[in-house]
Amino acid sequence: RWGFFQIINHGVPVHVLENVKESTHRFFRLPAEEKRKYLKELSPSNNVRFGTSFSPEAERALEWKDYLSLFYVSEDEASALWPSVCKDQVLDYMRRSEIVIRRLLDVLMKNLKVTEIDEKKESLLMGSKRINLNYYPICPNPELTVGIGRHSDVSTLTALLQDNVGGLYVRGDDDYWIHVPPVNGSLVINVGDALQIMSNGRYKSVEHCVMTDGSKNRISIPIFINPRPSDKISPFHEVLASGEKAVYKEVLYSDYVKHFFRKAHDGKKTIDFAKIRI
Ligand SMILES: COc1cc(/C=C/C(=O)SCCNC(=O)CCNC(=O)[C@H](O)C(C)(C)COP(=O)(O)OP(=O)(O)OC[C@H]2O[C@@H](n3cnc4c(N)ncnc43)[C@H](O)[C@@H]2OP(=O)(O)O)ccc1O
Ligand SMILES: O=C(O)CCC(=O)C(=O)O
Ligand SMILES: [Fe+2]
Repeated sequence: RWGFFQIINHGVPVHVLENVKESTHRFFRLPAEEKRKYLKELSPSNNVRFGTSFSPEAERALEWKDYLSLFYVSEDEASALWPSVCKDQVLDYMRRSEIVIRRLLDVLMKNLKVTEIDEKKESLLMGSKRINLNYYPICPNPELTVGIGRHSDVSTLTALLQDNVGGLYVRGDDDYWIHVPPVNGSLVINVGDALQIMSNGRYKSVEHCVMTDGSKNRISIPIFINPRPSDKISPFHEVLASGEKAVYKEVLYSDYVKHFFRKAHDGKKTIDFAKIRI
């Protein structure tokens, strides 16, 4: 109901999860001058980006987070350009998690009466992938800031691996926030905005945020499963077949993502971009 769930029997071996977490720490332990090489202005590729906060130019206060964001184009591109301290472990984790994502999407689509995931639907649902390595350093004044502000992901689905520190909250009903406790070996699955749009609101993207911690560094590793940037997304015709009115219009996915990055995190307001105004 709240657009998220936590799964343990996902089939990704525990050593794969441990390896990707360890390699995330390895990346963030690199000297600052090594990490700087992947800043937007210096990075060898637009698909590899090291940064801080969310949209620093648009935010009034920065979020307490650094990240490495890796857009997957191909194994060859990743092998050549992703940081060598983590690329093998990250790629292994992405490959192994693909099976569970596909199974989840099959089930979610059957429930929408989408019986066949043909090539076009496959692109719309899972045509592109991005993985972020998030690092939340110890915060001396946790009550003054957040790790990540309230937002929903712009993905179809997000598979999130977190360490054992805790701090992720999802929004339930009536402004009630639920802590998502770290469970060893589990993955948190978030419904994202793209799935909310394509399901015409039957699946709702989950609003979530991250609190900072005063005594421990925290890492998390979301894999964002998305449409392709060039895909036009809108409610599936199977969902509208019974005469249901479309709540969302057609939007170019890359326009939607650019809109998301243009401003600071602001709860679920991003999705208004795709709403049909009456
Ligand atoms: C950082 O904290 C975050 C991040 C997130 C992220 C969630 C997701 O990424 S979900 C999946 C997103 N979907 C895709 O990645 C689809 C494929 N990508 C694209 O379509 C394009 O790469 C693009 C995202 C639309 C960017 O297109 P392009 O025309 O090349 O324009 P740019 O100049 O590169 O970017 C525009 C603007 O957005 C900022 N930005 C782009 N990518 C990222 C990124 N990965 N992380 C942070 N910011 C990004 C970029 O800086 C530009 O802003 P300027 O001010 O510099 O103009 C969830 C939660 C978080 O806390
Ligand atoms: O750190 C977390 O648990 C959540 C991260 C997140 O929401 C994101 O990167 O979009
Ligand atoms: Fe998120």
